[in-house]
Amino acid sequence: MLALTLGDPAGIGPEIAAAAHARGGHPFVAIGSATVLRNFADVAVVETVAQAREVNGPIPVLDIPTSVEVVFGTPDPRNAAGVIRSIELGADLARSGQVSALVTAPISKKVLKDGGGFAYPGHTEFLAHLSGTARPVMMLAGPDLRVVPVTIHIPLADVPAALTPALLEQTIRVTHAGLIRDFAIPSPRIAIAGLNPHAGEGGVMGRQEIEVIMPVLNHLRAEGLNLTDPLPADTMFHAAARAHYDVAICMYHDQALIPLKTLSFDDGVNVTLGLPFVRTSPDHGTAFDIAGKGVARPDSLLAAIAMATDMVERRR
Ligand SMILES: NC(=O)C1=CN([C@@H]2O[C@H](COP(=O)(O)OP(=O)(O)OC[C@H]3O[C@@H](n4cnc5c(N)ncnc54)[C@H](O)[C@@H]3O)[C@@H](O)[C@H]2O)C=CC1
Ligand SMILES: NCC(=O)COP(=O)(O)O
Repeated sequence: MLALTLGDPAGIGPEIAAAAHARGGHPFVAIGSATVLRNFADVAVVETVAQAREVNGPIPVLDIPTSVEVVFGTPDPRNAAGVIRSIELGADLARSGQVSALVTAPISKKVLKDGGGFAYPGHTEFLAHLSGTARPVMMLAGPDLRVVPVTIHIPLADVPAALTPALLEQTIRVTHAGLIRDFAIPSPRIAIAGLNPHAGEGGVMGRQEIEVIMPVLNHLRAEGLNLTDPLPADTMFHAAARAHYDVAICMYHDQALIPLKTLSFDDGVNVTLGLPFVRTSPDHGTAFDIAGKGVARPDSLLAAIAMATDMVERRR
């Protein structure tokens, strides 16, 4: 049984969780507000995962009531503490092996910061903190592409300084190990994006490729990793180019997520590599603009549940 945190109660997390449950598939225990989830499905409040396993029909929920009533589409920072608590509980259950994996529905980082003092850019770093993981890696995966942003939720202006050899090396190592362990790719082919236009064009359009990226690649190649040179990012995502690699290591958030979401918005999955437990998530956000209207697609969440299930199987 998986654990599924419901995310921001005013977002689409609860309704896509209900839709995913209705489709069948791998069982999960929801963590979040039973009252909110009841808008979309029959629920059974449980106290333990063992009780959840006995529930047949309704969605079993480890109830974390909201502090104030929820208006779909209008997030309320006063409900932030409960959202944070749901992620902490999910991480505890996954770490202790009571659930096989953690799947998380979307949160609004700003709402959690405003209302709960949340000090993390997202689940990725929070779960790393909770599990004592030094270097979590965010990977987004769809049927046609996997991407990893080396720097994640930081301002674009801060990217060059944050892009250190140590961060790049650790990100590549964690990705390489994750593809072997969790995706059954014995010798991952890893494409590396440049930071600058034309991957710097020999240094005339930026020098990070020469001074930061290439030394790391040379070092890791000596250990046998299969890595490209820094590639111009504008020409590495078309279909023929994608056929040459299993994952693209990208230097910043949008360089990675734009191609992934363009190709696979409905079935892309966000997975955290490097944690001691399996964690996946849909690739989309809280979608406050459509929350509660019955139009949110559960496909990406279903893909996240399926990917978590496959990863758990591969770790056995
Ligand atoms: N894993 C997580 O917790 C994530 C959280 N977020 C958060 O979500 C919030 C909103 O982010 P946005 O950039 O607006 O992205 P978004 O993904 O929430 O919405 C972008 C557009 O896609 C639509 N959309 C999203 N999911 C959909 C679905 N399942 N079915 C149908 N349409 C869907 C929305 O209606 C909207 O028009 C932000 O606070 C962001 O931080 C964003 C991405 C991931
Ligand atoms: N843009 C991806 C995203 O916001 C997901 O972040 P996380 O909450 O999974 O760390």
